[in-house]
Amino acid sequence: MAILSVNINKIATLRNSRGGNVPDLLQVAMDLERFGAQGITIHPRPDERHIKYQDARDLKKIVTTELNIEGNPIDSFVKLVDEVRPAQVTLVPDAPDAITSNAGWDTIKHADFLKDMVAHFKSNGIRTSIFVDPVEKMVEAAAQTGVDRIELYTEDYARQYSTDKEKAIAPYIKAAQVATQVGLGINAGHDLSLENLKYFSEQIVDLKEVSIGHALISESLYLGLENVVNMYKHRLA
Ligand SMILES: CC(=O)[C@@H](O)[C@H](O)COP(=O)(O)O
Ligand SMILES: NCC(=O)COP(=O)(O)O
Repeated sequence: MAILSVNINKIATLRNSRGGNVPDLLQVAMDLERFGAQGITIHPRPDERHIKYQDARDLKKIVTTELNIEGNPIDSFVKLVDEVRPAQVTLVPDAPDAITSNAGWDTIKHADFLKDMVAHFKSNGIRTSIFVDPVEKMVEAAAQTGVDRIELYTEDYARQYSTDKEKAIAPYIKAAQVATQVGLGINAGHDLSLENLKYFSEQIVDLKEVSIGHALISESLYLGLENVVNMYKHRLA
């Protein structure tokens, strides 16, 4: 069974919107683990619009499951990951001004760079993963870098799921088969949700980890609203 790593970027977004410490990111991470999360994922972006670099340092001290740090390996990110030494680093080729991650690596074009980065992080004892689209030749080239795992970028799957789930999953099944053949572990993430996760995990049999943030936090709001509104009403009664 794949493990669930909860991405807490959105908790940091909410906290930063008021400039204080509500919600408390570290407390949320600890509570998520208590509720059963098997990993905590963060994606510190260069502008620190949600996760701040200091959050990564603080989280390392309290996360007892697996800390997964995602990001584009620019110099400041590499230094941060070297210092924090998470269980896993996931390399993502996102531009600094990207609203969110929007593509996997071209592992053929960037083969030398990725090889260097993977060797660097592995020599520091950090498990490595490369974010890729579900394209067989990109998975094969990822394996050539020496990386431990790939993370399949699931936005296309999530978008197509409600109209044609067999068509949506097809490239992921092929990419996962190639990954298993070349000895890569398989992670997945982006826009996975309560609606589309079950089918994905049934179809991708060797799946090791999913990282989920946006939908999970949004669903938590919806599922918690009734309870909290009632609690406020009781305060007013
Ligand atoms: C790598 C990935 O798939 C992303 O989902 C990312 O970690 C989310 O980042 P944002 O929260 O900034 O959209
Ligand atoms: N790696 C994907 C991730 O951490 C969460 O992506 P999303 O669920 O916020 O789209």
